[in-house]
Amino acid sequence: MSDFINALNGEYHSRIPVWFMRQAGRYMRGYSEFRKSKSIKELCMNPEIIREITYEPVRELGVDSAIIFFDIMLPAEALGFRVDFRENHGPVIENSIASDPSMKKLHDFNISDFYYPLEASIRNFREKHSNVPIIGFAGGPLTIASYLMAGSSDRDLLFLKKTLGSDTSSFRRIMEMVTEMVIQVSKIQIRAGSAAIQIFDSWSGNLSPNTFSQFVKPYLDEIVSDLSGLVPLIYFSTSTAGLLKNIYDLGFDFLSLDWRMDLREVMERYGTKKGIQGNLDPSLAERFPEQAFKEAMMIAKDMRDFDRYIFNLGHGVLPGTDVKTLKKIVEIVHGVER
Ligand SMILES: Cc1c2[nH]c(c1CCC(=O)O)Cc1[nH]c(c(CCC(=O)O)c1C)Cc1[nH]c(c(CCC(=O)O)c1C)Cc1[nH]c(c(C)c1CCC(=O)O)C2
Repeated sequence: MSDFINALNGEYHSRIPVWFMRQAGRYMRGYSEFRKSKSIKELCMNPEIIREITYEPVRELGVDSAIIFFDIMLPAEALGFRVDFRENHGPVIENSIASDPSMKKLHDFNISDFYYPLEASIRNFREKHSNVPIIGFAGGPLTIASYLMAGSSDRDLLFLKKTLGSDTSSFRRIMEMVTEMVIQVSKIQIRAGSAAIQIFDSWSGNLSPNTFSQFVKPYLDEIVSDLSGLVPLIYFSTSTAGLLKNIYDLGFDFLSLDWRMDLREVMERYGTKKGIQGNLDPSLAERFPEQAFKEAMMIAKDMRDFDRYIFNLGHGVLPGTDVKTLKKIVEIVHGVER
């Protein structure tokens, strides 16, 4: 059994497993070649290209798991939103709530409107790389909703916070639609053989504990109650040191934490009933490799006696990161005696 699978199951394994969020894409040569002639959406329509992009970091870096190349925003097209990606800008939603508050053209997630070959792509990957675990993923309802409401990146959640207060029923309607979409898209990936599902709730840390409990937790609870027990569930968030009690109380099997926390301290304070993933600062890997190597060694040594631990970054790989840096980080982490 693979070190990654054993860690997910809390079973002994000889090396600390490692993979990187956003490992597929941008800084990788093969991915960049594909992007010279195809958009992200075109790439996400081709199972063979998806397989190549997904496998490239596994081959080049020696990581212990793949993550399917897809994007958290694409399923929102099956809610009636028009999603596109602007070069070096990220997702753009033409008929966002900000531009069309009526929500008249929106509807519940309809699987027949979800035309990306996500299930076929995961099955294709598993047929060709049966020894490599693959992670499926979806966005957190809050993070996805922040884009659908504002129309593009809204990391301070200003438009979302305004809607939350001034039009609570619309906020709840969007969160309900997105939550059902997240559950359905996760089930597609589980059916295809994903070893785990990671929920990327990147921007939830911009909320107060009260707002998180009242307006985000109920939807995450619904996802957990629907998916729990099918495969291990990982909850990723950033800037959530102040929300740690709230996210620990969610029913996820693993928490993926950012670099602003000491993982050993988290474990000692909250116990070992949940797995931990993280948490090297991605800007060190991108700009200061020597510091990244030292920090990676410290994190890995701190956590090596904990079976339910997976090494990762504290957020996704940044575009300017050198492949050689990540390859060395994998070697460092794999070299730590357990
Ligand atoms: C917020 C978010 C998005 N997408 C995602 C998140 C959560 C993780 C995080 O916070 O970084 C998740 C995601 N998006 C993508 C993956 C595939 C797997 C991987 O990259 O390892 C994953 C796991 C493809 C993609 N999705 C996108 C790219 C960039 C591709 C390109 O511009 O060529 C990739 C590889 C475009 C995208 N998609 C999104 C943004 C903000 C952007 C542009 C800025 C950025 O790249 O971070 C929305």
